[in-house]
Amino acid sequence: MSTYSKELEVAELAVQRAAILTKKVFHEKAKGTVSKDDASPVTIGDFGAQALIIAAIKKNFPEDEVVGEEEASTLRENTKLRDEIWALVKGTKLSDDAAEKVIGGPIESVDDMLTAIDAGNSAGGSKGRIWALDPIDGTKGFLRGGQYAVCLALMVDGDVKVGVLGCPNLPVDDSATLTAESGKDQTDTEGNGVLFSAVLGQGATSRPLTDGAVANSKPIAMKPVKDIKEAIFCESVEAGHSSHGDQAAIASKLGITKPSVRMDSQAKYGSVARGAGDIYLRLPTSKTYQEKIWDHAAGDLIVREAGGQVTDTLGRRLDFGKGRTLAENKGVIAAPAAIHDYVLDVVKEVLSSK
Ligand SMILES: Nc1ncnc2c1ncn2[C@@H]1O[C@H](COP(=O)(O)OS(=O)(=O)O)[C@@H](OP(=O)(O)O)[C@H]1O
Ligand SMILES: [Mg+2]
Ligand SMILES: [Mg+2]
Ligand SMILES: [Mg+2]
Repeated sequence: MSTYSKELEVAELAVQRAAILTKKVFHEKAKGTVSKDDASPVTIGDFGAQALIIAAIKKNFPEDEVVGEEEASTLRENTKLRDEIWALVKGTKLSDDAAEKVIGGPIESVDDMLTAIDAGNSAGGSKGRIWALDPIDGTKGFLRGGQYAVCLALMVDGDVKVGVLGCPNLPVDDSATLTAESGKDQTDTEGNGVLFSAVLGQGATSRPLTDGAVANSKPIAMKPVKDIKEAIFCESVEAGHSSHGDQAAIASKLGITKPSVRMDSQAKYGSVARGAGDIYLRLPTSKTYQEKIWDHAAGDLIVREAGGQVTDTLGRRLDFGKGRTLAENKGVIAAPAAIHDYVLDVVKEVLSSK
């Protein structure tokens, strides 16, 4: 068995199961949306997916810690919301019994569900085995019917070893090039639903995000960029999450003529990793915001294993060992290794001229 094969299997199946739940929630009239302290939305889908994934991790690797985005305190007070999530969680399993067994089968009680959600409270750090989990990345995209991703990564001593991204609204077809439409409403479009995975040193793959146990994984690779003027670059939908102005200035300096592709979530990392796009730029909008490790860990590894390079705006590798946030990094630049240095130079030029 190759290194981390068990972790990869569990992570893939756990993400697949969670995606069944999030897709169900999308079709519910009431998505149980509540506002968090930072005014960002969280839905019954985020809570339910976090519970299912942490339960699967804890069944298989009880000693591992998890840095998860959500926590259950709201649900201990809001029992109506809690019961809605429990009904969903209870009713979600993989249709393949053997696969469901691999991830430990159902959660047994409401209390176990809350315990699982709260087990995402690790402080992170550079020692030991710690999973980074974003049960729904791009919650706003999810609510809109656009792109979102179920994101899970395993770090060992601060280094990402396994990364999995479930993208229910991206095309299965790796050769489908991104267009301005890619970020728009895609829910349940025929042929959509892809699972990206990578293990450090073993390459990156994609496969259909089906409910089945084993689907064929195919290697993915970034596309060589022959002429940077033709490159496709992607960025966040929300202007508050990355600086559209700085990104436009960088694109223009690179000679890029195509409009940016805006989409939510780590679907951006998956898309550039398989060559559907070329460059992902995430320039900070504020001096104080620290990126969260769960927003980047899986995508960072998948892009690097597909032949890309990922750094911050100062050219430093993303450091996942600093706690729950990327405390030592500012912004993100993901690009094919061959052009990354050039893109970085232009980013520095544009930022220093401000
Ligand atoms: N100010 C600021 N700067 C940078 N990033 C921020 C900021 N505020 C929030 N977030 C995080 O952005 C996550 C979603 O990122 P996206 O790239 O999908 O952005 S966008 O909403 O689609 O534009 C989003 O993840 P989710 O909460 O999982 O959706 C947040 O963790
Ligand atoms: Mg959130
Ligand atoms: Mg997120
Ligand atoms: Mg999230």
